[in-house]
Amino acid sequence: MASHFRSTERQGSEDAALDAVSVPETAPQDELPTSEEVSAPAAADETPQAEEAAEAVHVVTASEPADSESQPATGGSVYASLAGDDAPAVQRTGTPTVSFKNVTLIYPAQPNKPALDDVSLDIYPGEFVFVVGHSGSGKSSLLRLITRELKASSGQVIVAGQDLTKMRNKKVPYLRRQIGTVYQDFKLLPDKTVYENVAFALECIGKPKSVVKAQVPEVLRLVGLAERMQHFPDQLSGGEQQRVSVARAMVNRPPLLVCDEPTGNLDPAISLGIMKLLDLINRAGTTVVMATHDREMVDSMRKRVIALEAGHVVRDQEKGGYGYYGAL
Ligand SMILES: Nc1ncnc2c1ncn2[C@@H]1O[C@H](COP(=O)(O)OP(=O)(O)OP(=O)(O)O)[C@@H](O)[C@H]1O
Repeated sequence: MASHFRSTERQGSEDAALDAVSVPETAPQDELPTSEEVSAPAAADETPQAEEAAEAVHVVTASEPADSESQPATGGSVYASLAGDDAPAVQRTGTPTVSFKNVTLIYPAQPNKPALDDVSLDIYPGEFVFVVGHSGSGKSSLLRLITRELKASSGQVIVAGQDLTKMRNKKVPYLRRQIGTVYQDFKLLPDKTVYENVAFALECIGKPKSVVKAQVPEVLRLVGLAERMQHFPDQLSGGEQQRVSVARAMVNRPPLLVCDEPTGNLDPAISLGIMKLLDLINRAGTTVVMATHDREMVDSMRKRVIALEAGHVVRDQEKGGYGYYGAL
């Protein structure tokens, strides 16, 4: 396939144990953003061009009202500066990075209420996709199917050209090396320094010391934490801790980054810095799939939005807005 994914067939013997530190070996991306670009979340005061005319709804399957309710409230939004049109358009051709084909997920504890019900979608290399919806609509479940933390009850989940519903468990760690993951609660190891937390991700997959020494400082510079390498997580702010977890997810330059509410614990100004980082990582070629409740962010960014409701995709919209989901 055209993506940067490696085959899971050619793996070493090492076995990465922790999902949160699962990082891939991938083709290098040579245009990662600089720390200067990502470390200073400046206040954004520009208003983006109206983009409604350019919106292209390519799937609307159910009850979500027309997107008129979610027009961008970007004037004054701290995210407005990221909503420019200068990102290269993603060609939705070739092999999708992620493909769901009629996927249903039923948790044993809720046999009569599928968490996801007949979900089909394709995410192509280089896309940035927000996954939105009410609490309980299935966002985390969808992400956990991509990382094979969960296995679909029926249908196919294909990531990197591999059918995860058929993948043997012993191959899962190798899949996860190709997917960076960022969570709301950072999942940092409290007894390790910033440097050690990021290095650990590489050590887990058997990378030689020389690689660790080269790549860890580089990625910490990228996220603007070069000066904090020897700090412990509890000496950092929430935003800085999340930068560490982004660095850890990106240290081996995965082609796919899966983020579950990465800004959920952060205030808007700090979230902007994280969002800026993810946006620049995406512009350097990484596919990003991000579940979020952050209405302002989604409305401002005008990325592709997949909306879930009770396990169904009810909206899949290019340059979409958040939509009405009441109090979440
Ligand atoms: N481990 C589990 N066992 C049983 N049911 C579960 C489990 N995890 C999630 N569910 C159910 O699956 C549905 C989807 O949950 P999921 O966590 O994917 O939603 P979500 O949109 O991510 O919610 P939130 O925004 O609150 O994180 C919900 O009805 C939830 O109760």
